[in-house]
Amino acid sequence: MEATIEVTGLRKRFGRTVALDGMTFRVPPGRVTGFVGPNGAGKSTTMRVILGLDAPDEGRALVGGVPYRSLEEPLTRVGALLDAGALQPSRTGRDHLLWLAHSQGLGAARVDEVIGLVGLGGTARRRAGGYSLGMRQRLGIAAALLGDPPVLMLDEPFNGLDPDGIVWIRGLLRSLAAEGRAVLVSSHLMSELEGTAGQLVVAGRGRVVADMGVAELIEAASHDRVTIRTTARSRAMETLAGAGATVAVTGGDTVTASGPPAERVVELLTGGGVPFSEVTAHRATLEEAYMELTRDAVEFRADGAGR
Ligand SMILES: Nc1ncnc2c1ncn2[C@@H]1O[C@H](COP(=O)(O)OP(=O)(O)OP(=O)(O)O)[C@@H](O)[C@H]1O
Repeated sequence: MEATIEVTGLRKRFGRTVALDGMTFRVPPGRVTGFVGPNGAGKSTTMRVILGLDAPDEGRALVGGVPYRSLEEPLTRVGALLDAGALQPSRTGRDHLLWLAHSQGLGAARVDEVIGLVGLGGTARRRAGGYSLGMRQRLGIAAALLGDPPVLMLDEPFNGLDPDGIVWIRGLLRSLAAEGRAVLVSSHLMSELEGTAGQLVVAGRGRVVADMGVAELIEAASHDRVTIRTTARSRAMETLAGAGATVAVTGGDTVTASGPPAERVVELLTGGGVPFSEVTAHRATLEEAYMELTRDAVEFRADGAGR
């Protein structure tokens, strides 16, 4: 099966609430695609539609080129974590997984394998009712991985995880994608996706506001801003401004130049005989890039051009 998710023109209303308003994007294999956006943007509804749990009013969602409902043994095709709270409290984590595994013709050996993979260990033999949110997330991820599916879809998997858990899941997601899977992960917090997502689908009000590579997004937000530490501030400013840079004083011995990239700044300073002890290219964080992107989206909408 082709490892992709494709949603095209999804529309969905709940009474007077428009949950999806033309949601369209593709999740390719081999990278983690972050699905982000503010509360109510339509992320969970989109995932529910992909899994056939909600029917769209219009549009379609395909997994590996076909609707989810037409998949045979779906756990071996798509692994999903939607609501980590949905557990039988009296059942142990392992029994929960065994029950799921048997329904799909999978054995106990695979259950123990995924328990090891998500680091649940002995906890898996305790009743799920006593699990912390972080343990429930791990169990949910184990369930998603049971059938070794080529497509994974996780709704807010970072919720409730401690810092170690967050580092762990980032590594897991990256390695699952590196094996050629399509991995869609929703999150509110950009910082959680930093270093993990290769592609970012930003949702707002039921549609896609931006869909781009993370490297490209960060580069666009970094604006070639370079900080220079120098004992000859005025000369540095003259030299850089003379080459077309926009220069500003940012401290007793630092100036910031926008325009030329760091390598060019070094060339200019060296060429002009200006002493410096440090030249640092500013790299925007994913959070900063996201804020800038969504701010533009809001401004774009405010003048009516985006509607
Ligand atoms: N079953 C439902 N009944 C009524 N309204 C719903 C239902 N499910 C979702 N909605 C509404 O649809 C909109 C989109 O919700 P959705 O949960 O998909 O957004 P989200 O991006 O996942 O948000 P969050 O980040 O808060 O989880 C919201 O206004 C929500 O209140």
